[in-house]
Amino acid sequence: MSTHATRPRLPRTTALTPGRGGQPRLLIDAPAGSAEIYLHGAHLTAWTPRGGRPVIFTSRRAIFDGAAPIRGGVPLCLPWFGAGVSGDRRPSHGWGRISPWQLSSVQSRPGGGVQALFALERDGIAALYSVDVGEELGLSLSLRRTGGPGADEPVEAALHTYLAVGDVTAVEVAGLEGATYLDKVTGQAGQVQHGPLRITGQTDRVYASGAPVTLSDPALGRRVSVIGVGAANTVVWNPWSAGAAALTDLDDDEFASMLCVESAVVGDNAVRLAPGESLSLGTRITVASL
Ligand SMILES: O=P(O)(O)OC[C@H]1O[C@@H](O)[C@H](O)[C@@H](O)[C@@H]1O
Repeated sequence: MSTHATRPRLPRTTALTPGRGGQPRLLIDAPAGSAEIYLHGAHLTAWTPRGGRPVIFTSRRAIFDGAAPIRGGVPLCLPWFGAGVSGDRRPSHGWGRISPWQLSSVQSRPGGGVQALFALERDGIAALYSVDVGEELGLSLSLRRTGGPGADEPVEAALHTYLAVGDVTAVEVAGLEGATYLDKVTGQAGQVQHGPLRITGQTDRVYASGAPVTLSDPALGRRVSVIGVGAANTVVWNPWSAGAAALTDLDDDEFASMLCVESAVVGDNAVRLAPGESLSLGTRITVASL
């Protein structure tokens, strides 16, 4: 894929260069924070706020071949999640994370940050994705139905954020108390979250809540908040050791240093979009000392 034909003007704090596997990626090294975003999937694989430590986890075994989804970072699940509402859609988590996106614009922002805009149109859906890199990370996705086939299919989306943690077993996740969830490990729906969530085994839950979630991580001495915007759901996922062993692009020990907290609109909250209608979903990630 040519990156030069569509290349926008870049601020001096950014560069569009070949990354791992020779794949084109935008590097941002701005006063307020640094980041790396691959055009394959418009996939953010790293974000570090100024003076801080990396907040986003990407697997050391992640595949960068411009075809497979990248393990870690923020995969964009769209326009369906998993196998979709019907349960038979492929590829898993939709085509957003495995499509080449166009880099539309890159701009410096007041406060020392950078905003990058990505676009993709496919199967009657025009997707726009904004990544705001600074002391906070802002991700904002809009999916507009342009017509075409598939107009009856309900649309889902998730910002499948892999957070880097010091030790997942020591992490406490607050903000989901009282929310109902589908437990995808046991298949049980209508479960209720009592108290903060602790990760003690394979975890795969779709919460009927988009309330802000705060993850306290004593091993890294920090608190990371995931603040959904327009998110009716929050998905929490950790494959644990057995799940990690089954994934060729995740090292066996890496489950302990990640936790996915995903702002999402999925399942019962999927939306049917008439031509011209949009679904908007965002997330803001902030970091504070414990
Ligand atoms: O391996 P994938 O396709 O990236 O998916 C990882 C996980 O993503 C989560 O969001 C899903 O809830 C899980 O069921 C799934 O296993």
